[in-house]
Amino acid sequence: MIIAKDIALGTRLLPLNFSINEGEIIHLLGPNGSGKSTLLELISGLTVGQGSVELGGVDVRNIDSLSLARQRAYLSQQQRPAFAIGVYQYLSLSLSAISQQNSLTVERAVAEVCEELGIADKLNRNIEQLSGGEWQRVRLAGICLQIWPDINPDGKLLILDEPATALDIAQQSVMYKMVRNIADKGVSVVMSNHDFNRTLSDADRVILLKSGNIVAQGIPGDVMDVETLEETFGAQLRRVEVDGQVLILNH
Ligand SMILES: Nc1ncnc2c1ncn2[C@@H]1O[C@H](COP(=O)(O)OP(=O)(O)OP(=O)(O)O)[C@@H](O)[C@H]1O
Repeated sequence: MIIAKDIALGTRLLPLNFSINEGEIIHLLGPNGSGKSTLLELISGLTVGQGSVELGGVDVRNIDSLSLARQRAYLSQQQRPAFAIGVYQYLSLSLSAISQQNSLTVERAVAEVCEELGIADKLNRNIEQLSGGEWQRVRLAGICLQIWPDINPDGKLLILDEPATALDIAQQSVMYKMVRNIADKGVSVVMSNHDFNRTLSDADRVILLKSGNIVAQGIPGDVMDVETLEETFGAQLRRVEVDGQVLILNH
């Protein structure tokens, strides 16, 4: 379980409390500048603010960097690499913290993740020769492998900052399926998102943020009513039902 107690960072994020259960997927929703990335950075332990974040009962500030790398993986918002490297070598970097030495098991995990994310045919490419969406899928593969439970039993938490960025609609589906797959293996997931309907269909819980505050949190279908979303985003929205499924649309 992950417990955040009174975490805050100056005026960017006001004191917040929440917890994430094993295998649970939490989406952070909120307008630009509402504090989603700040919250994710604090949970990752890479930025130090006020309050505390506990991972498996231990404050992340008291976990050494190697152990932290084994327990949680953090995908920041999309960045282009500053260096040229092959895709396979890039993925190997993600595996460097893992103590599992059985190369066959590792190879099987790499093959499974790359197959699922549709990058198995890109392993010999240089990362500079990938499209934006292909690069994002390689980053996702690396971050999932870092805490993939089959090869890293210490993996507990996956933190994703707008993982759908640059992905086409089919690849977004693949990404959400991958996130559910890793959560089903017991990893907790917290991710920022801008797609209301994906949060309705794919999140177990949602945290709605505005100006560094939690506006609401709970089961998406309970919390994401049109009035609350309109108030949070300052947009005109409407709720429709298609084949029994609720959708939130922009006017
Ligand atoms: N390095 C920084 N130093 C100071 N303020 C910052 C910094 N980065 C972001 N901010 C401010 O902190 C607030 C929260 O930003 P944050 O990036 O967490 O928002 P966000 O919800 O992730 O936004 P977006 O949807 O645009 O990615 C914003 O007001 C932003 O201007």
